[in-house]
Amino acid sequence: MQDSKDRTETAERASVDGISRRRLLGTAGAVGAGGLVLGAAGGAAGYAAASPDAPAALSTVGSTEVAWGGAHQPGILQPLQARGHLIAFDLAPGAGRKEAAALLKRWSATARRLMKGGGSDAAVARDAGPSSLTVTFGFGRTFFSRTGLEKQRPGALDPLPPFSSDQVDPRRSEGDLWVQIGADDALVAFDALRAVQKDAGQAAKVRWQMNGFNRSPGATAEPMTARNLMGQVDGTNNPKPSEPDFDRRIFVPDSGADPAWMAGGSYAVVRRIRMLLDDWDKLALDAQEKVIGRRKSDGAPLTGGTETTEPELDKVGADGKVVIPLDAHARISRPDQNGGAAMLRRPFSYHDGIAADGTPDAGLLFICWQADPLRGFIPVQRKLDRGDALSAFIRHESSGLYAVPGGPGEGEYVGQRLLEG
Ligand SMILES: C=CC1=C(C)c2cc3[nH]c(cc4nc(cc5[nH]c(cc1n2)c(C)c5CCC(=O)O)C(CCC(=O)O)=C4C)c(C)c3C=C
Ligand SMILES: [Fe+2]
Repeated sequence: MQDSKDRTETAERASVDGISRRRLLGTAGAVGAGGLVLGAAGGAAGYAAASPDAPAALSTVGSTEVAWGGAHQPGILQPLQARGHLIAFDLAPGAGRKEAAALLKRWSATARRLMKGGGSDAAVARDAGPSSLTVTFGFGRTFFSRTGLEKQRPGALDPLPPFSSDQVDPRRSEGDLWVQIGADDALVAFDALRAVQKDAGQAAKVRWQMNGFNRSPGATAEPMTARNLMGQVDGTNNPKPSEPDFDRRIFVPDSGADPAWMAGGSYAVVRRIRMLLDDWDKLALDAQEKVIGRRKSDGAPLTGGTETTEPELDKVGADGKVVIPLDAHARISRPDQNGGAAMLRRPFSYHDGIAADGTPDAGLLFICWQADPLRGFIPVQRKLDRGDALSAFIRHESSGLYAVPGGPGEGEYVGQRLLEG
């Protein structure tokens, strides 16, 4: 979520670029830096759509195009999209570096083409605009031994430590290659998923696949930070691109990157986190709010103010206890409680029907981005694993860690500097 200064800056940028202001302020966990969103012909129409005689706002949703290439891959800095697909592949037996390079070339060409709109030859998305489609590619730890590229494997891909509360299914975890697809239209997202899978051909086999969603742009009259399936405002205290240390926290620096091919890249930690929603729903509102340390209605800290007000961590209530409990999720996950560790959270919710026990198979496809998991996810999850009030209501069911290289240069494919370096 943006603070008021960020909101003003974003709104100014929006009017310059002709992008719907609602769109930019709406679902953003983080708003892309200038130039990342290429244009939205229907921006003005989208803004006007609140009045009854205005054209439909959906033209704005369809016409927003995200740039391919640049310093970072798409799908990290853009606002959350309404639909998401995650898919992991293992290279086929006998496929090595050559086949992997050819696959990344195919995938890059497909992503570049589909992100412009119009869809693949399958015609599923033929009438649709780009719809904010992003396709993001990453390499898992096992990719490097399969391709003889061990010397190029980043130390940051060392396995995540085991956490005591993990109930991780290895068949739905890790993988040689990982692709994240996001779009504001379900058919556009599905079309891209199918195209990515077809491109894999004989070179790689699907290891696991998951589907997610977020609120649709334009769905609320007062857009605010996204909500998750527990009903909480989620994403408020994400690092913001306007902060001076944002790039250092989220992206591998251009100079001195180790390994060099990861310059401008980022590491994605992906956790499928089941929410025990029946248990959660039994909790009274004030108890739910104490679990997080923020109000459910508007995401403001329990010590008062608005969503963007700094929590008063030492404030004591009439009962003599700190107002924000010591085990509140939003207290113990803060950078200042974890040696400065920070990450950019950019999740999708998921719902895969009702489990055999009658409870919803639903939760969060938690995706967080950082320059180094040792200064991001790992220390924070260690802390949460030991004493997060939220732990009783969630279950980490799968896990992945991927090296996501920087955006491809002109004429380059994603990962070229690794595969041809
Ligand atoms: C290891 C990292 C984290 C996991 C796993 C995680 C799971 C998780 N979180 C929520 C809901 C909320 N989280 C919020 C804040 C927050 N969470 C993390 C990290 C993890 N969360 C961080 C770093 C922060 C920001 C802390 C800060 O700097 O203030 C919030 C509060 C609003 C916000 O800032 O986003 C909510 C709500 C769920 C439901 C969940 C697993 C399903
Ligand atoms: Fe959280």
